[in-house]
Amino acid sequence: MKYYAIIVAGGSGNRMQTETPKQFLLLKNLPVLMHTIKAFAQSDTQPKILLVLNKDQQAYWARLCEEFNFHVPHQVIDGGTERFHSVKNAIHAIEEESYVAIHDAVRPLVSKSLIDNCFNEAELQGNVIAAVQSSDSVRLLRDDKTTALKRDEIYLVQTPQTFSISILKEAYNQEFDTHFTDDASVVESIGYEINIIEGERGNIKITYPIDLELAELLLKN
Ligand SMILES: Nc1ccn([C@@H]2O[C@H](COP(=O)(O)OP(=O)(O)OP(=O)(O)O)[C@@H](O)[C@H]2O)c(=O)n1
Ligand SMILES: C[C@](O)(CO)[C@H](O)COP(=O)(O)O
Repeated sequence: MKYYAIIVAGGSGNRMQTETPKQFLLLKNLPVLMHTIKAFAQSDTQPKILLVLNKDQQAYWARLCEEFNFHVPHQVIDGGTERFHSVKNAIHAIEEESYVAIHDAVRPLVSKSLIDNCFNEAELQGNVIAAVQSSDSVRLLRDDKTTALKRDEIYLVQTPQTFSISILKEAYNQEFDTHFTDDASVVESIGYEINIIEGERGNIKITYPIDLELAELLLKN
């Protein structure tokens, strides 16, 4: 079987509010994105790596690779307007029967074992996504009123999100919908049931400045 990792790094990081997009910021002296790519390169599965980057940032990335002597093999794919379009561009580049893990570039702390478990489970079940249960109480806002939800029924979804390429091609053939906040929501919308695997509390998404500080603390030397 063939394996691919689509690492989506085509965003502009508005919530982070830094001039340099967050995927290129330094985390323990190495750009965030390089930590993420290394995690996949060190996994037992050894997927082919497709890196999705905004066209305007590809020359900058090439310079960073030289500066940091970064030689992990990867293919660069053009980013799209939304995360959905970035993923879709990468899916088009895959032509063989395979399992594909889609992962946010800005989740650099993902472990090798989570990556391998996701590939193994997807091969058994067709798809699997990493998620953790909420440790906070949660409330639903509707019509200006909030109501408590059953916490045990709430999962916080992470990446990797791993699927057979045939499911992905079918799902990403549809039009973009604003409810598509991840790959599981795209696949689910065409009728597939989504399987969950236990994620990692340390597999945080760098979204706000405090997340980068947390990642510095969590990253092992
Ligand atoms: N058009 C886009 C938008 C997002 N992403 C990627 O999807 C991941 C998750 O998105 P998010 O954290 O929202 O990143 P940004 O869109 O960059 O951040 P913001 O929403 O704050 O602007 C990131 O690795 C981001 O680079 C992408 O590849 N293409
Ligand atoms: C894919 C994701 O990381 C799963 O939690 C999340 O939905 C991405 O959301 P964002 O708003 O694009 O950061």
